[in-house]
Amino acid sequence: MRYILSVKDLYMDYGQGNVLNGISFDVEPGQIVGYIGPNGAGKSTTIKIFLGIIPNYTGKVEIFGEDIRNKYLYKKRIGYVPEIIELYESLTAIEYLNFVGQLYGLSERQITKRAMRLIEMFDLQEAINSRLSTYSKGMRQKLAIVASLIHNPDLLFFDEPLTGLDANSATVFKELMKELKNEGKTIFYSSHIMEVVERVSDRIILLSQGTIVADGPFEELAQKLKQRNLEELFNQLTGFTNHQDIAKEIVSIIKGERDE
Ligand SMILES: Nc1ncnc2c1ncn2[C@@H]1O[C@H](COP(=O)(O)OP(=O)(O)OP(=O)(O)O)[C@@H](O)[C@H]1O
Repeated sequence: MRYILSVKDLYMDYGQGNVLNGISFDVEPGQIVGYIGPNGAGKSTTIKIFLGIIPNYTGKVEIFGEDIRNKYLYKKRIGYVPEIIELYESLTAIEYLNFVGQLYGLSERQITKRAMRLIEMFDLQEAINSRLSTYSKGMRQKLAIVASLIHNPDLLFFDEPLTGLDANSATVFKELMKELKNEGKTIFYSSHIMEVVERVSDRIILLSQGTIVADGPFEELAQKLKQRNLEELFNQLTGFTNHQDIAKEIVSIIKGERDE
């Protein structure tokens, strides 16, 4: 198997026109791919198709060398941190991880050992028996990260994984991505935090209005487009140049200069 993830002519329409307009790319094992694009570009939709949550797409997606349509087993080898985390509010953290671990086919002993240690690593040990309804945003995020990793997956999909994490935890998470990559894991990472994407990704895929407008290592894209950082590159490729005018206009509105 040359590619761990292979996407060919992927289209998605929720009923109001194409959200994905025929995207194609292949990912080799052991890469960190930064998947970026403006709000509404179609990033989460793409990831949900990969996870088998959205079935009514057209095109072909292969994961671990197999077409994912109507397949389930591949899901045991992937981990996912969603953009919006919905946990089972009435469960405690340990109950939740037991539930997730069982879905992945781990033994009770494996789950308990891994869950306890992972929870400590993310400094959640004091809340291990608290119901998830009492968890803060950052605590939920940490638990979602633990749940995505507990079964030692080969392919990880992270959709805004740093949301709500404090600076220390974010640093741990960035290091963790490097370690996972060293272990040969593949990471498909969607985020709006350009500095982090630029730093951690081996390759950037930029999606705009459901179409891939750039695909390659950051250095290569930056050289080609004569930009110094990913934020500028993003602005250029998405045709966004009026940020100063917008900021000035906002200030002008709140000062009442547009009240008339
Ligand atoms: N369940 C749905 N039903 C109808 N339209 C949807 C649904 N989910 C997403 N969309 C639409 O599809 C488009 C792409 O949404 P998507 O969430 O994939 O974008 P995104 O790139 O992840 O955006 P963001 O950066 O804001 O998270 C948007 O126009 C959105 O309104």
